[in-house]
Amino acid sequence: MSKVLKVVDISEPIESISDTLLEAAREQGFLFVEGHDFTQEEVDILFTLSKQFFEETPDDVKSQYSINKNNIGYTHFTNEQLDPRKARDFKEGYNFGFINFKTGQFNINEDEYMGKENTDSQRTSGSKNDVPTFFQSKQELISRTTQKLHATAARILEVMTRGLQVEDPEFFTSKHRPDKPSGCVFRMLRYPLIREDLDATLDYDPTIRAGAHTDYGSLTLLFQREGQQGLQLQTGDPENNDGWTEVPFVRSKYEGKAPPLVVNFGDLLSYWTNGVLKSTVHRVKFSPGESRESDRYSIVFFVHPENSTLLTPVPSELVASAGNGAAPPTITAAQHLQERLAATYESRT
Ligand SMILES: O=C(O)CCC(=O)C(=O)O
Ligand SMILES: [Fe+2]
Repeated sequence: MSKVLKVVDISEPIESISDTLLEAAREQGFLFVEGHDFTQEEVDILFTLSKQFFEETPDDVKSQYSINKNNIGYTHFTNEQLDPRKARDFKEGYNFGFINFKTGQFNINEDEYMGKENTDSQRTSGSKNDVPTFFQSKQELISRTTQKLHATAARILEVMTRGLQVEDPEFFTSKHRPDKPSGCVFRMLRYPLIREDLDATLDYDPTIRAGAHTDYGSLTLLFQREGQQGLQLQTGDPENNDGWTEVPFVRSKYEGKAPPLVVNFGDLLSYWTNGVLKSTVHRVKFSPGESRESDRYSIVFFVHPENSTLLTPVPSELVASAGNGAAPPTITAAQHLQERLAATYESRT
């Protein structure tokens, strides 16, 4: 696998970028996406918000919002174990979910999001998905950000559809409509600074910030900060350090814009395309030479199709010729996600 990630500018005409995007998706499963709509200032504000939340919120308050069965809420340092063979991850995060990208509402209560009537005679016990008090005055910023991320993802899907030579340009976007229930999650992550003195007492390896894993959904869009690299792709033998390639930090070519998004393809798209699109194993680790002066923060948007999407064959010659002729599985996007989540979290409230 080539170790150099491609940069695709999604503001350019689709016919001039779709082959490059497909090549990146097939070969690396990762690429940089330039030409998005985010300014540096906007992304700085998001990172400041994330830092304030993690630093200023007491642990007992964070735990009141612990991650729930809808994959919404706060995850503690060692709650998540992405690579079951290795130590638990050394990080904390907050997931926003149950988002309506049309209205901008997020953490919508379960009954409303799933479209259930909540009359007295039919009362259900759906989760409320409360927004932590800290974020309540920031709802507009969070809404706008998730809406822009979803629109960016739709553009990437459109380019990908063209690259796959699917005749219907809306084949994928029509299964990612903004106002339908899906597993999309907007996540803030903090990986604390490693303190060698403290770490000796820990019973897990703090240099593993996120264990080796693949993402579950269709696409993942990620903002990282300059000087806070550490995301690595598996490009060879995972037991050997040379088998991992670090995602570098690159600046935008556009004045005032945020850096290109790091984009990767998830298990669901790989499965759906008979493996034509690659869902590449990645991890987050301290690497030699990295600044140990500050925590590492990242902001991630996990894109999923609508829950009810049936993963039936993609009408593409490229996909058909990659298959083994077996009958298409009839699971939905929601089932696919639940199976993966069950394996990742040991206990959730
Ligand atoms: O923080 C990062 O750079 C990557 C996080 C990640 O891979 C994940 O949460 O799935
Ligand atoms: Fe990931």
